[in-house]
Amino acid sequence: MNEILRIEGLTKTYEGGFTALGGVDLDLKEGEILALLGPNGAGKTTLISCVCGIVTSTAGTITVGGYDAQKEYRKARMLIGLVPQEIHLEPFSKVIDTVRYTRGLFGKRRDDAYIEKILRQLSLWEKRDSKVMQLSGGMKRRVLIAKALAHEPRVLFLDEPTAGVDVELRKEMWAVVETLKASGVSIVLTTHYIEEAEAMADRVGVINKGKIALIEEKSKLMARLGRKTLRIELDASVSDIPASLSDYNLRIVEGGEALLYEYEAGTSNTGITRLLAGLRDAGITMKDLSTRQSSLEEIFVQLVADQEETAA
Ligand SMILES: Nc1ncnc2c1ncn2[C@@H]1O[C@H](COP(=O)(O)OP(=O)(O)OP(=O)(O)O)[C@@H](O)[C@H]1O
Repeated sequence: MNEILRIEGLTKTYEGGFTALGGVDLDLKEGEILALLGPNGAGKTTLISCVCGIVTSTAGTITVGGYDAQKEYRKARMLIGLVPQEIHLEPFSKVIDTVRYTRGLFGKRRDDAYIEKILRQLSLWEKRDSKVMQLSGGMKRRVLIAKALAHEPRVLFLDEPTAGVDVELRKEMWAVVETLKASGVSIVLTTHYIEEAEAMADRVGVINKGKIALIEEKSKLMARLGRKTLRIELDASVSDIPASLSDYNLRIVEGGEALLYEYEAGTSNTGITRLLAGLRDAGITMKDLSTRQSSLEEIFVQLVADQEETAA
């Protein structure tokens, strides 16, 4: 897969001396969704602003579709769509006009068929003649996306697309992003919400204190760092764990009718075979077994904590 975006050694020190980005390397492959996950103040917005030319970087290079974002700013910027965090829209404009207008700003000739396509894609076509002020919050967010797509960019940046919106709207936004991906746009989205990264991303980058702590395919990340829990449903309930099984840190749950065993996923030695043999030897028989993968949330919390520890 080709890279549509490449960032190397990106550093931003704001006036006053605060370094918000300390040498970030990142790439985005054509057609993928990358979620940048990070706590408040990690540098996510600064990163997006550097790529879009809103903030001047202190050092490093950014290439979009092969164009240098500084030296060939206009060509690079043409390939980028930005959906900002805040909703800034002209309340009295009609939906279709505001989207057409943005296309014009990029110097693209009018293309009604294209505008219709994106408005349909974003379920806004029926609302095309409504004034922006008449729309719901979710629709306004979709208008922002339509505006960001108006000039046919190849990379879309979504800066916290669901910050402060309710669960239903968040799911609606996830569905929109899926549709966009299917249409071939590459997407970088920033989020605080781990479940958002989990639901949408192909790759997940964790940014903390201006540095990429980790970037990896979501499935690999979960397999590599994730822990799994084995749930053992018992034939007859137990009240104690036999001493012979004390090494496994088993937890008794559901009033003694089930046991939980946590193990490292992706390792060759999970201890499960030995544990099951040990249970049999202790005379404990089981009804059923199931496993559960720990969430990205647990992984993320662990990662940030590890980084704090290394820094201390
Ligand atoms: N113009 C500025 N001048 C000085 N410091 C700034 C400026 N803009 C941002 N910062 C600082 O840079 C750091 C990174 O900010 P940034 O907005 O990139 O973080 P973020 O990861 O997007 O956070 P959030 O999730 O809260 O939006 C913060 O400590 C912020 O205070």
